[in-house]
Amino acid sequence: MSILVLGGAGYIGSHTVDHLCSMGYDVIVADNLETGHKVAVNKDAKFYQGDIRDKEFLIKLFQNEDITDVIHFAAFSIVPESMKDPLKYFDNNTYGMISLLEVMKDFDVKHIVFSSTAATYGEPKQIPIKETDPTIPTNPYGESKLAMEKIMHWSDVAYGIKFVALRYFNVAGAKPDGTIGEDHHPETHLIPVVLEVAAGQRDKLTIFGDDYDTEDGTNVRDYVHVEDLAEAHRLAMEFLRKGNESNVFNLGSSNGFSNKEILSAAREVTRKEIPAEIGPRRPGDPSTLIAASDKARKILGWTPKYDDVHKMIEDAWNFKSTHLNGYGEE
Ligand SMILES: NC(=O)c1ccc[n+]([C@@H]2O[C@H](COP(=O)([O-])OP(=O)(O)OC[C@H]3O[C@@H](n4cnc5c(N)ncnc54)[C@H](O)[C@@H]3O)[C@@H](O)[C@H]2O)c1
Ligand SMILES: O=c1ccn([C@@H]2O[C@H](COP(=O)(O)OP(=O)(O)O[C@H]3O[C@H](CO)[C@@H](O)[C@H](O)[C@H]3O)[C@@H](O)[C@H]2O)c(=O)[nH]1
Repeated sequence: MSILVLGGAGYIGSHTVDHLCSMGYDVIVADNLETGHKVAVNKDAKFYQGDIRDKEFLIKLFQNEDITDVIHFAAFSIVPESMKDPLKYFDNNTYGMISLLEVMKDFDVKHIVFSSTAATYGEPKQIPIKETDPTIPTNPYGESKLAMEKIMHWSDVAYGIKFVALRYFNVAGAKPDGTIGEDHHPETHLIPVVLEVAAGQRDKLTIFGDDYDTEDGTNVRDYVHVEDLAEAHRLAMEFLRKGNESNVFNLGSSNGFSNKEILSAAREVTRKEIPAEIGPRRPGDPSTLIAASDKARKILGWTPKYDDVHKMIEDAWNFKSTHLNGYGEE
């Protein structure tokens, strides 16, 4: 009974693998290392390097190992990149899902926990956003993930492959002991970019737009700690192992922070000046994304431990200040 974690060398995947190993689960990781780091993978997990679009690779993996559950992180996830190169996203994300489900079907593997996203909603009609709200993505990344959810739905109907889609909001933080964290090249996410400025690796932060219909004019996002997210994946996997039906859950803290608020929280945590300027809007950005996450709390029994954005920034800063150039593999 092994759990296969696809994309387990990435930011969220490595924290989830670490959590699963600490809970005594048998974990297999597969990752093509395009944006991930082998050193971030807990040593108790078995590692395979390969691409999920390579069916021969997947078939060998499912032949070699006794896989009962899949947790699927392996995808591209940068909103502005998807606006410039949508086909890259439909190929890796959406085609990757088809390749994976074909092999799961052939090997009779019936459980998949999937990294979905708040980007499936697009510009919300109401805040906080509920799982039943309309899904009209404003960028190809969100569209690729919504298509993946639909492909899983029909694979459940036809082949009985049960799924949990976890629509996460903005993920932040690092393992509090500072051993693993976020390391992307280049960084595009707000908190790691702000921390690169704090560390003197960038001159300034550019805030993308201050003319949105929000209190201070900058976008509002709901931040969730990566350690809480790791726990949610374990709970979702256990939910499927108990024989439950497929389901979709938001994962967020249900608190919104504007980009300006994140900047000032980072100034407090790091005690650095962090120069910033206002730039033009970034295409594809919805104005405000805040989760209603009571469904995950009620049905999965998820109880996030870290809903304070200062704690998320503090943990991210702890990793950053001890890994100035990330894991240093490149
Ligand atoms: N970071 C966020 O705020 C956020 C929010 C919502 C959803 N998500 C989703 O969570 C997942 C993980 O995000 P992350 O921030 O950890 O990203 P990441 O880039 O750090 O991790 C993705 C991992 O998947 C691997 N990978 C990508 N394509 C692959 C392929 N075809 N075959 C094998 N391995 C492949 C990469 O090498 C990397 O290790 C993604 O699916 C993303 O869409 C992230
Ligand atoms: O240098 C920067 C970087 C970001 N931002 C802003 O910060 C906010 C957050 O941006 P970012 O950290 O890039 O995250 P999102 O674009 O909100 O997307 C993240 O959060 C989504 C869920 O809400 C996930 O689906 C995506 O995978 C993940 O990248 C947005 O308003 C950006 O415009 C800036 O102003 N300056």
